Amino acid sequence: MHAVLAQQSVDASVGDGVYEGREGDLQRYEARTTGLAHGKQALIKNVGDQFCRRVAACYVCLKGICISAKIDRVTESNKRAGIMGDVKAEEEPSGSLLGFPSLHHLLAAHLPPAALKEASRLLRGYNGGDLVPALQLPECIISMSKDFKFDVQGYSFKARREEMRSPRVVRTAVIQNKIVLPTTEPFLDQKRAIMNRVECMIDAAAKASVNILCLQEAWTMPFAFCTREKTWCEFAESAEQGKSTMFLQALAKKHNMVIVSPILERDKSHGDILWNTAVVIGNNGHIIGKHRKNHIPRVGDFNESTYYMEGNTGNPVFETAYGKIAVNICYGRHHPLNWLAFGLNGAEIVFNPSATVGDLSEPMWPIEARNAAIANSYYVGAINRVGTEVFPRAFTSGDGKEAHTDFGHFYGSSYFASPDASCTPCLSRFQDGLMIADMDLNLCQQVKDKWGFPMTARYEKYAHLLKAYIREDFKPQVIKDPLLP
Ligand SMILES: NC(=O)NCCC(=O)O
Repeated sequence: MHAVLAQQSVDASVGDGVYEGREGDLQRYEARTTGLAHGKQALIKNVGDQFCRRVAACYVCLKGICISAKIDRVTESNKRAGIMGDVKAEEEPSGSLLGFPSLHHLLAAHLPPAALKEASRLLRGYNGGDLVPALQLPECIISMSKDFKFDVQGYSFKARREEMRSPRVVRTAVIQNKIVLPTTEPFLDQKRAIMNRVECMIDAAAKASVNILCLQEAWTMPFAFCTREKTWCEFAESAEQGKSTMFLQALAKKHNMVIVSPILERDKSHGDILWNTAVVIGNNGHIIGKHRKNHIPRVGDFNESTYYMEGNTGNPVFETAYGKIAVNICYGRHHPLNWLAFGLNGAEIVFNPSATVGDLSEPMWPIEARNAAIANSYYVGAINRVGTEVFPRAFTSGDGKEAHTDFGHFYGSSYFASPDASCTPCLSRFQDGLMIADMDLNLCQQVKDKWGFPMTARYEKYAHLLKAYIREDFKPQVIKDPLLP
């Protein structure tokens, strides 16, 4: 095979030309022709999945000078499906779906065009009559994502142009990440390594001029709550004065970005107790407020109630420079009233920073955030951590499973959902990732006007029911078939 690389310059000085590749050299790909300037980057364009697989990890070497080569990730199949992200990998990375980073990528590669169109219409919905289009991300971000090995995708939710209001477009992002060091390394090193990694992805978000960004649940630490060992409490820190807050305050200020930081909080002024908390940092680096996780899982290995209490901060909405946001932390996504409460308080974007594993919740994942966005007429950013975290000592969770040392696979797959039932594809199931979305917040009101959910909600009826339900003498309203024995 002689693969033909259509050379498209990413930098004017790279020049044009067609570069022919040599078969069989997967690690180093030698361009036969000259013309690439020292240190410049070559873009290998639209050469199809097969070829991209073969050169995915290559370097273009020219006269002994190493030039980083990038694959144009918009393959024909991805382009048809309107999705960004990597093509199928050469081998099947652990955590991949048959080698693909997401179901969307798998379908894009396998379905014929007409079937893919219909599948995408239903799986992703339409925004303004079509799939949410991909954003043109700056070239430097694509190249950062290659260099630092994280998935990056961007999409743009539109709203109808209004006569009385200007569009309110906010660039929003979520980050999903693995832990960097093994859980056996010194805690400080583990935490520092994660912070460095996340800083790099926040820098990429800043290069894309992101306004609001949310990190994953308990992002500074391994998700060690499965173990029930108290040593992991050492990762807890003050929401106001902790290292991670100060670190993000500096970044928020530097990048003029609102940053939501979900951490394990130690409340020094109340007996050192722990909470699962999201700290909301304003774009000037100040703390706007915090929200503590309302619902704590008692399912599978999610032994989180061993560590912290149900939150006591209600369902606050934080009015930021860019819009009204709220945070529904992880397991709270199974509670429709929790979502509702953020909506009643006026949220326009609700983040759902999570940590959950494939065996437990993956079929729920694409539905829950999307449903919340639809039911409450706001945008949702659903974030899940990624990777498999192994702990030094085996644990059981009283569910009949053999003792084991890992939680299972955190399947990433972070995405955005919009009030009009459209959504983005997912980030990778096995790689760190940055998902960016432009969202016109005017869409929230437009969808309320169209569907009238708040208007037709009959809240007073449910308020009566709930009031009765929490009383000791509550009797369920059941009308029995008189013919039943
Ligand atoms: N972190 C957390 O609350 N996980 C619970 C599992 C789930 O909600 O899928």
